[in-house]
Amino acid sequence: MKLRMNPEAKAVYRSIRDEIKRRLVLEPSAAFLDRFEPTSDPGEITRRQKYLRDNLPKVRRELLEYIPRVRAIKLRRDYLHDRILIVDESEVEKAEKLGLCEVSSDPRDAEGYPLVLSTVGYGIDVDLAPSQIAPELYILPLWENRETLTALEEIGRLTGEGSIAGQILSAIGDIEAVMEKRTLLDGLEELVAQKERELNERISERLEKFSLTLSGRDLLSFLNELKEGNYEAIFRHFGDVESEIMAMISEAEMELGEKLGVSFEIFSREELYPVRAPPERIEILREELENELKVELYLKSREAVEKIRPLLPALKEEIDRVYELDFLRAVKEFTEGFSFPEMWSGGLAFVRGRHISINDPQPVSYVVGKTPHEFDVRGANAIEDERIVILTGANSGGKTSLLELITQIVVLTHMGFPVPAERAWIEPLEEVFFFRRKRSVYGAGAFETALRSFVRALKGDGRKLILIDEFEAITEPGAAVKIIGELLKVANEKDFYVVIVSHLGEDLKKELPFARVDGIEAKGLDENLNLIVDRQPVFGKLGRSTPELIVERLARKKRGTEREIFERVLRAFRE
Ligand SMILES: Nc1ncnc2c1ncn2[C@@H]1O[C@H](COP(=O)(O)OP(=O)(O)OP(=O)(O)O)[C@@H](O)[C@H]1O
Repeated sequence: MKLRMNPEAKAVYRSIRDEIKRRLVLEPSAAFLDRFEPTSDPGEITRRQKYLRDNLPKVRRELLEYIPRVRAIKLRRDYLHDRILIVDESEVEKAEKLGLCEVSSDPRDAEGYPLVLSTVGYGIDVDLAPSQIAPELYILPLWENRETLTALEEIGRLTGEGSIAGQILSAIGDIEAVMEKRTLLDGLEELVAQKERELNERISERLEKFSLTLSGRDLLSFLNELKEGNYEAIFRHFGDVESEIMAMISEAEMELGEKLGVSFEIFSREELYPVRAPPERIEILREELENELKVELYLKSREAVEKIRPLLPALKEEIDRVYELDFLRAVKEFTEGFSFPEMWSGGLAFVRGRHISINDPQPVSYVVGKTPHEFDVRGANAIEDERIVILTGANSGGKTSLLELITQIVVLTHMGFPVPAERAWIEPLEEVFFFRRKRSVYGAGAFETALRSFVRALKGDGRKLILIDEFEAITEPGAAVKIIGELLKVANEKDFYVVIVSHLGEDLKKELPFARVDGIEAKGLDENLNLIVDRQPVFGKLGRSTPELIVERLARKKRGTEREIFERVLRAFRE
């Protein structure tokens, strides 16, 4: 059973929801908010309260560091073009249905595929299972989401609930070497070009040294040998340099090969300086390496997937739990300093309630209907468990804000949440109405609309709370007393709870002996004649209006005839 709310009460609910939503860091966590729509079922409220009481203490502030790092891990479905699956004629259809790669019953079709898998012994042996045919589709998304897994591990540690993410991480750790090679392969051209530059620099240094050593004594013996036609010695001289260069090239190739895990000749030997790596050789190398890596990645993934597959359901649960923790953390932050209301019957009451959108508000205590024993608030002895309350008082005294606060506390209670008050006792209700003052609309239209919704609120039975902000603002005071008076009698007969803001407190009180009139009063005026307001209504006492306070202040300040006149005006107020 949902708590029924009129549009303005709903708006209060929505703004509370938004406040919590704003604090969520992961989008899917918002789904949890939907489970906390205001309910009129007392049992459900109690269940939610218990859930929050049990779980809110578990969310620690440190979680905020890890929750944002969690992402949903989606295992992809993909068609892999690098492999072919050779199966028996009878299995072709079933294998094709998997939609993972090319399927054939003819081994000759395997030509040109780096990966040949087979259920009938023509390649790497596999069963007709996605985890064997395309294990990379499981492993790569996990590899790409290592950060999520690390975060899950931390979260499991912080909550004490543990995590299987560590096991997954160590299983996918086996593909690290392959993935590193893949990265290297992406930068293969640059890698080779750099080696080429280094190599040519070394060779040119060597050649310079050679030309230097040639000048001097070497040059003389060189010329001698030339004169004697001793060409062999000359070639030996050059040959030494040539084989040195050859050694340098091989060394560079070895270094490259070590990085890439293969041995190959990539620099041309035809022309020794400058040394070059022909693009077609780089291309061949790339293709070879790619194919090797594909096989290696496949084999490693296949090993890892065996260990990981049984852990996947738990992984999903863990991620869902993080959304829940995100939700709980947001609720905890929003309800910092709040307390759980007690389920009550016969009324609503709270001690030191704090309006959630006023900055550093003055706490206000209030009661409508039956007063709990523990409600020991100053002036509470004037309360006689009235269900109908007329709230009066100074302009800008905080009357509207109090109606909002009541709505906030009531809505939060029905959501199962803690409320912004030190203590609260709330009867689970079926319906909440909040009628705001319509400031700028005048005329019969507005009056008719307001009257109609007021009467609609009174229709039917059930546990209802009706909050009305200054109904008389849209009609004449005389008529307002009659209308409001009669409608409040109806509300009283039906045992509804009503708080109505009105400046007609005195007249209404005469009409409605069962109602209580509370007043928000100014404590005085500050140096600028601004009111210093005590936001806490005085129970059972009409609130003085602002003009009266100003007259009083002037009467006290002035002297002589002026003062006499002010005092006379003031007396008129008091009669
Ligand atoms: N408990 C409170 N603590 C601090 N400031 C408050 C509190 N309640 C209300 N205020 C502030 O006082 C101002 C007037 O409040 P509000 O509009 O509720 O008064 P009002 O009595 O309904 O005024 P009006 O007579 O004009 O309708 C607002 O700026 C509001 O933020």
